[in-house]
This record gives sequence, C-alpha cells and structure tokens, in this order.
Amino acid sequence: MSAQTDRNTKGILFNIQKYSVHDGPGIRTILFLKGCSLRCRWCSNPESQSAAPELAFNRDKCLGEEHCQRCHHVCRNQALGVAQDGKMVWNPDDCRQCHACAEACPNKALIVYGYETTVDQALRRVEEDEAFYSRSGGGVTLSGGEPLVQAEFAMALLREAKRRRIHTCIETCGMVPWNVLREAAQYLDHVLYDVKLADSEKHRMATGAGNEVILENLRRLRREFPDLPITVRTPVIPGINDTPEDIRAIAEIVREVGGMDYELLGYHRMGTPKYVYLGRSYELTEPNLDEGRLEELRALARKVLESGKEAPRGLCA
Ligand SMILES: C[S@@+](CC[C@H](N)C(=O)[O-])C[C@H]1O[C@@H](n2cnc3c(N)ncnc32)[C@H](O)[C@@H]1O
Ligand code: SF4
Ligand code: SF4
Ligand code: SF4
Repeated sequence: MSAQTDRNTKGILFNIQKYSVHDGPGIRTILFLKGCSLRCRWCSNPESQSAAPELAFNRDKCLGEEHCQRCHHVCRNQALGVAQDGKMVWNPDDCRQCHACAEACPNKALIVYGYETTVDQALRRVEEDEAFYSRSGGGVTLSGGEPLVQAEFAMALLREAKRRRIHTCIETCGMVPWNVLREAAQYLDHVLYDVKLADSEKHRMATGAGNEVILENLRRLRREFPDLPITVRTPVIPGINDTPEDIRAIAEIVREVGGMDYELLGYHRMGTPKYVYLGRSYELTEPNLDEGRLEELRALARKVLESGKEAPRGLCA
C-alpha cells in the first residue's frame, strides 16, 4: 500500500489518551479504535464495542426543559421525552442514531462516542509528544475495542507509524482472523495479548465466544514471530476468573507456549457510568478483589511460570 493511501485511510476512533504509562513500554499515546469481536461482561470500555458511532446521554448534565429543550425540538423520532423533574429522558429503542440532538445540546449532556478520522490526523496527535517517546522508549498503542476489527485502518496506522519511526504496540483480545493478526505483527514492536480464561465454555459465557481462535492465534504468533515481544495479560475479574485454578490454568498455557511475559491486571469499575449513558446496565455485582488476594494470584502465576524454567545443567540426570 502506498504511503499516500495509508495516510488518507479513514477509521473510527472513540478516544485518544496521552501520557499513558500502563499500555506498553515507556510513555505512550493510546488510540482507541471502535468495534469489538467480544462482549466481556466487565468491559471498562462499553462505548468501544459497537463499530458505529453511538449516542450517549448523561442526565446529570441536562439543563432541563425549563432552560433548554433544544434536543427535543430536533429529534424526529420521539426518542426524547421529558421526565417529571424536567430533565430529558432518552429512549434508545426509538433512537435512529442521527445525532442531531448531540449537535444541538449546549451542555454536552448528549454526546456521540466515536468519530471518523484519517491515519494522518491520528498520527499527528501522536507526534505532538515525540519528545517524551524518544526519551522513554514509548510510542503509539492501538487499543479499543479490538483494534484489529477495523483491520484496514489499523494496518494503515501501523505501517505509517513505522514509516515515521514511531514505536508500535497493540492491546488485543486475539479474537481476529489469523491473517489479520499476522499482517499486523509485521509492523508491531510489542504485543499486549489478553488471555481471559483457559476454559473455552467459561470464556463463552463471560465474553460471548469460545477461546479456541485466541489460543491458536497466540501459539502461531509466538511461533512465526519469535523475536516479537509479547506480554500476555489477564484481567482478574471477581466471580469470573479469580480462583487459583483459573489463574493456574492460564499460566500453564503461557508456560507451554513459552517466551512471553505474563501479567495479572486488577479489576476496576471505572466504565460503569458509561453503561448508564449508553442506556445499558452493568451486570457485575461481585465485590472488588482485595489487593492481598491479587498478590497471591500473582505469586501463583510466577510459581507456575518458574516451574517451567530449565533446571541448571549440573542437576540434570
Ligand atoms: C479495554 S481492553 C482493549 C483491548 C482488547 N479489547 C482486550 O480486551 O485486550 C484493554 C485492557 O483493559 C482490560 N480491561 C477491560 N475491562 C477491565 C476491567 N473492568 N478491569 C480491569 N481491566 C479491564 C482488558 O482485559 C485489556 O487488557
Ligand atoms: S440521535 Fe437522533 S433519533 Fe436519536 S435521540 Fe438524538 S435526535 Fe433523536
Ligand atoms: S439539549 Fe442537552 S441540555 Fe438541553 S434539554 Fe436536551 S439534553 Fe438537556
Ligand atoms: S475484548 Fe476488550 S474491548 Fe472487547 S469487550 Fe472485552 S475487554 Fe472490552
């Protein structure tokens, strides 16, 4: 693909986060691409899951009918009404996603998650922080959603980032066709790869899909790109994958595949308000995992990985 074509390739982002230190080496800018192949019940980015831009309503910011009503006047689908307290009520079932109301809203109570952008526009935002990257070994991380769902856009972003000598990383759930992951790997300097559950049926219940493709892709990625740094990550979700058996089983897969780092991520509920804004409900009610329990699981994972290391030569039979 020519550089010109890549620079003009369009895709849909829903956020750009600067100065991140948790999503790949050094200081990074994260580009969040819309669309996902899974539906994890705990997902902190519910606004990422649908591929198209979507309306969200934060009623706390609504000025109420007495002062405003602008959205009410522009909606042609009776998807907006007035509640007893004078604030608007949004009915997602009647909404046609035309987004006229979001344009009219003066207080950003109605907003749209997702906007179209070109590769060049996105990477210019990344380049604003070039000085930080070169000193810290950072760069750009593609996240989402599942960034490889917008395969053409993701590929053009990665190719063009490499032309601009920007370090590239991806956060992926691995639930993508192998040929897409293989192509992306050619332009990647680091991969953060989620393995959420070892048991496929439990994976299906928790995320909407089994894990066969994810595990097979991980094995092929390691085999066909032996020099590409891969960090496998597991978000430890209460009631979903927080038992020693769950973590041991995933750590054993990481050990068997070999040559990868492994990290456990603490659970958080920071995405909860966004479910409300989208007219959805957040299902998980389990209490948070305490830090001590998480540390125990981390120690268990380390033990499993270390048990796979070669014994010193002198001790071999
Ligand atoms: C939002 S995801 C985007 C990348 C990709 N879709 C994935 O799942 O790996 C980025 C990271 O956030 C983690 N994550 C999502 N929801 C979380 C939550 N409620 N608590 C902790 N980590 C979470 C995911 O496991 C993943 O490692
Ligand atoms: S997006 Fe369009 S249809 Fe939906 S509430 Fe707003 S104006 Fe009405
Ligand atoms: S336009 Fe915005 S602030 Fe005004 S009534 Fe509608 S939601 Fe509320
Ligand atoms: S794969 Fe990632 S973005 Fe998609 S639903 Fe799961 S946590 Fe959210």
